Amino acid sequence: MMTHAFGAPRHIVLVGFMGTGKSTVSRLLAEQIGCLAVDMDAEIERRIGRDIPSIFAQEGEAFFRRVESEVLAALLASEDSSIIATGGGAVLAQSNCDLMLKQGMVVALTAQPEHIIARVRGDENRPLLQGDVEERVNKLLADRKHAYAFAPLQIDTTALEAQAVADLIAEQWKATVR
Ligand SMILES: Nc1ncnc2c1ncn2[C@@H]1O[C@H](COP(=O)(O)OP(=O)(O)O)[C@@H](O)[C@H]1O
Ligand SMILES: O=C(O)C1=C[C@@H](OP(=O)(O)O)[C@@H](O)[C@H](O)C1
Ligand SMILES: [Mg+2]
Repeated sequence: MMTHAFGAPRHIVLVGFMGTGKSTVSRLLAEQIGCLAVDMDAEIERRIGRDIPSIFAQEGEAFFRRVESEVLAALLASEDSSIIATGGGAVLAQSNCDLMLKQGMVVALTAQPEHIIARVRGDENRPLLQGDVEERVNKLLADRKHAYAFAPLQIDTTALEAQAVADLIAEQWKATVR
């Protein structure tokens, strides 16, 4: 179990563009550290009772963003420590970033665009990447150029296995909560 020094962050929050490995790494980290991994997209799907593409198609992105912010606030307010895999757009609201920094150790995962494209190609669960995936990724990466820079810890996952990424974060976490 995780123990906490006074004032130490309660949660680990993973941010980053789609395909940087947030969901995958959160599960590996949870095993390693011995606490719960929560994937915000899965939590949103559970709450609304529909999958992410249906929520985008039927309710629109603005609705999804509202639920996303509510879910984030609820998770961060929990007394139980968790590893929170955010969705790539959760950082688009400044208030979300402020909350993450207040309640968690925020880690941004990055990867070279070609690697992101290879990792997400053919995945139908990301509504913002349907169509020409290369064009969509490059456009959104440009729009979000500075969106992940607020995280104090940045890890380039381009040449790292997901397990190696989890190892790096676990090491940092142990040093933080000691
Ligand atoms: N470090 C990594 N190296 C190579 N592939 C990875 C890595 N991390 C994740 N992946 C793969 O990339 C895809 C997207 O990973 P995912 O965890 O869903 O990313 P995110 O939650 O950031 O969108 C998955 O197929 C996953 O297995
Ligand atoms: O970047 C985004 O705006 C989104 C990222 C997705 O999560 P992943 O980053 O886990 O793919 C998911 O929340 C939704 O499709 C929107
Ligand atoms: Mg994910």
